[in-house]
Amino acid sequence: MSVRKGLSALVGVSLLLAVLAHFNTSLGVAPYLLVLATSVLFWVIQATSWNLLSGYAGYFSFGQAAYVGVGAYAVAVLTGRHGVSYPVSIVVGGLLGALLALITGAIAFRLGSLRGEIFALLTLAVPFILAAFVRINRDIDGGLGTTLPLPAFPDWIGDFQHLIFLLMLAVATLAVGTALAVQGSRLGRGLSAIHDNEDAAEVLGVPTFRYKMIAIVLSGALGGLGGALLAVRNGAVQPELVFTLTVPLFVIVMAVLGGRRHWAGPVVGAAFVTVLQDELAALKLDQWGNIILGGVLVVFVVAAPDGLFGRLRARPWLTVGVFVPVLAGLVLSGQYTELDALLYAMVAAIVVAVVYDRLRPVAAPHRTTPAGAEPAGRTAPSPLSAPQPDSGRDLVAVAGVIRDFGGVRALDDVSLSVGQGEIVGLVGPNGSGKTTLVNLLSGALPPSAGTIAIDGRATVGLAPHKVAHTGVARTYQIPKPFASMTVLDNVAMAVMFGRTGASLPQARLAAADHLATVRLGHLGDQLPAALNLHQRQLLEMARAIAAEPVVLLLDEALAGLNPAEIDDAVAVIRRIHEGGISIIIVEHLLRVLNQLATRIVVLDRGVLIADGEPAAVLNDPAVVRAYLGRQRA
Ligand SMILES: Nc1ncnc2c1ncn2[C@@H]1O[C@H](COP(=O)(O)OP(=O)(O)OP(=O)(O)O)[C@@H](O)[C@H]1O
Repeated sequence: MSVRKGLSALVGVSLLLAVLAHFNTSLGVAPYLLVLATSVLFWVIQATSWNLLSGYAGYFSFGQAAYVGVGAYAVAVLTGRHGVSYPVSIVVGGLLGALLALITGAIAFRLGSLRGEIFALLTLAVPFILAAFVRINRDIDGGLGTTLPLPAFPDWIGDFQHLIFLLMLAVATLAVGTALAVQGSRLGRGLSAIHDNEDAAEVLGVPTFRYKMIAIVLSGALGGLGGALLAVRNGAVQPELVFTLTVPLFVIVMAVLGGRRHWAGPVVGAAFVTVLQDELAALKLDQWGNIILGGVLVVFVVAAPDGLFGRLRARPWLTVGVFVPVLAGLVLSGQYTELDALLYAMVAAIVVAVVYDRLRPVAAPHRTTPAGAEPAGRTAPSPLSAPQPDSGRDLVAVAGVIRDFGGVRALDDVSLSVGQGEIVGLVGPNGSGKTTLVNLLSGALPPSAGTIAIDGRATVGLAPHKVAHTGVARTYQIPKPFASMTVLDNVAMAVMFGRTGASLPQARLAAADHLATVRLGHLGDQLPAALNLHQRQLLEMARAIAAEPVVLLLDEALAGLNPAEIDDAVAVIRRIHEGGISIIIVEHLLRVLNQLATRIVVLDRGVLIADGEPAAVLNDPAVVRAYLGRQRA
């Protein structure tokens, strides 16, 4: 479904819900269902808000309560103490959530480059700090709680419960619509790449900092709006009710349970958990209710670690075929309330989908091309005659580069140039600075001193994704594929975020050509996990050339391969070179260098000790002493 169709359907469903809610009494729907639906919508907003950064980009946050609290206190203080209107206060709540997210993101992503558990800890600290600030600040709360005046609203809305339902529905629609639109956009693809491997995403051209900032600010704005409506619903705000750990714990459970990689996952999770919790509370089981809730969640998370939505979507007819008859049967029996019937029908559909999936795993992705064949209708680029080295045009110009790591000088006054059509072998003993030089050339690390230019453009100081756009691409010694994307989409990502930029459908077409160049055309529909090491390294190469570089950096791309695979990889590298791309190859195998290199550069303890024709360099006594002697020993 296209984004536009998805958004239209979402708005349609929301309007239908609004109409049903408006006529709930005439339709015989119990009033408590409206109250419960309002709660579900609040959690849909929060789980969806959390998922924009933490689910899509994989940055696990424990700070959702900060947005809820800021939004809630904005409305409470503005309406309760300053007489500001509700609409303005609610918007300010969203804006303050966005501002808080902006500051958190700037600190975490720009100043600290925080990831993983350190990022989670930072986000955990924010609501604690805000709660303490609110308690000691009498203008906001002072520890006594803050009450809100009753909002005025037009008569056609009905009562307060209908008002708050409509407001929650509007913001939930905005939140889910945002998540849906993001998922289908370049931003969504970029966040997904960040989730899978942020370093690889950045060097392929994904502006990771910008994308994370957009995601966190959207998350903050939606979380703040939801918090603002919570204050309106409750009529009062207390620090311990909004800046509470319960908020992040619930949203995490909901999003993980429902599924984090799809916009609908948090919706399914929020609906299921809220209804289940309400049902258990109604049974008055006291602490047993929480134990049962926890147990049920554990069972479902273990049974469907990728999220319930994925399971339900994989078997749509089975899901509907179980849900509808169970719901109808229970309601018609007259022995169950609508809520009981809804919950049991949901559980039945989920259990059947999960059990069915475990008994009959989802079929392997459909192959679009027969194994071993290249994609239909397209042929591998015809081998061109190898471009002749052209010393007149420097594609890489490194001058006086120094790189220090604390007290270690990894590169010491290195100068090097690479012309069009060259394949330069970069060799040296372990720890001589080869990978550091590759990292400097790709922009992953800045030099401590010196200049670097790619195709005539100075790259020092540029973010790695901007360095990629000057025309340099790299592979990693240990391949870093995007695990959640097919082989074809891994390569398409590089086209989308490369120098030319392209829509996903266009990028997929170009990606098929690049896969053909590295002889992986028949594996386009597979996930990277299905590939062996050799194929993964070929995938790295396909992804790198898909960025349309002028120079390709191959960092030990043949490590760990058997002799036959090495020969195959050498043929692929030749093919890439014949396509007009200059290459710098870090390699220990002299056999490979003899076959490929037009020139060899030798590093020893960070110093460039030789640079010239392979035969001359490999017989240079200084090189033999520093490197080859040790190799031959
Ligand atoms: N991130 C880092 N922090 C600290 N020291 C580093 C870092 N990266 C590299 N070094 C140091 O810089 C020196 C050069 O390392 P580098 O990995 O570039 O060498 P190499 O020639 O690629 O080695 P190998 O062949 O083993 O991969 C080594 O002394 C290494 O310990």
